[in-house]
Amino acid sequence: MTTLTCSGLRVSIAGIRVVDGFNLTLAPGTFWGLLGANGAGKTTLLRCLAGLVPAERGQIELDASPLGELPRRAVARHIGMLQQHTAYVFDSTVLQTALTGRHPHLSYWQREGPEDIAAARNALSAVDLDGFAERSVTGLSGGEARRLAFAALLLQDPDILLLDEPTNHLDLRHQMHIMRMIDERVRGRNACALSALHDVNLAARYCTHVVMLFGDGQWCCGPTAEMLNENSLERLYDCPIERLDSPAGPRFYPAGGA
Ligand SMILES: Nc1ncnc2c1ncn2[C@@H]1O[C@H](COP(=O)(O)OP(=O)(O)OP(=O)(O)O)[C@@H](O)[C@H]1O
Repeated sequence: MTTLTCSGLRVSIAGIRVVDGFNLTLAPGTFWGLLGANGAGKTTLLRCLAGLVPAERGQIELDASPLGELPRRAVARHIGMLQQHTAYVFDSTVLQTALTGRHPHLSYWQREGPEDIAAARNALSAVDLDGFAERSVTGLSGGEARRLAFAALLLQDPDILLLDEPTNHLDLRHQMHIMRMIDERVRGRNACALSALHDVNLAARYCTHVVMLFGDGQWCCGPTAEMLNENSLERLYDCPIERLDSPAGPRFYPAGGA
């Protein structure tokens, strides 16, 4: 069980302030949704928390250790990141690509063994890619490629998942499937997740907590039930929002007709 903590974080990109004075603890058992309009800085913040983009100010710690002082291999055993875009340009098989998730757990020049290959086949099955193992990644559809990237993340087996729009390219059934898998991992294995999402209702349904980025360095965060309401979402998206109460809880939609 690992905790990622940041305090007093200031992050900017290309002259745009993403967050200032940002404090967040990703504790085991929490599933955070990261919400904000296009260009608000969700990807940049996720990349900063993964140690891929420097912060201007503040600290990021993995347990009690400064993230920047840890070897990348050690970081990769704890933090896994699903990038926003899945583009496979080199011709490799689906199985070999999934196995890249095992790299942080192998020593230099060590090849994947039978256990890794069995785990990879299980991970492919878990994302509904049975029968794809020997296919080339270059011919995958957008949703198949997305599910393959998620399988590689499962194989990496991190306790902190930083997810950039994990449901991109997925049909409704696979959206639910992937969100349930993240939820099960968070609850069942005491992992934690921070996931950029454009579908507020996926956040309402699955996330225990929400971070909102307002695109000018301002942010707020807290339990989902307290954070999601018409006012906060109208401010976030600069768009009128209507709340509908379903048996499963409140859901939010753009108000009005066409
Ligand atoms: N390498 C870069 N060079 C110049 N500008 C950049 C770069 N990376 C990001 N930006 C800009 O920084 C801002 C934040 O980008 P970011 O991708 O973090 O936003 P986002 O919230 O993830 O957006 P989206 O919801 O559209 O994916 C955007 O205005 C983007 O154009």
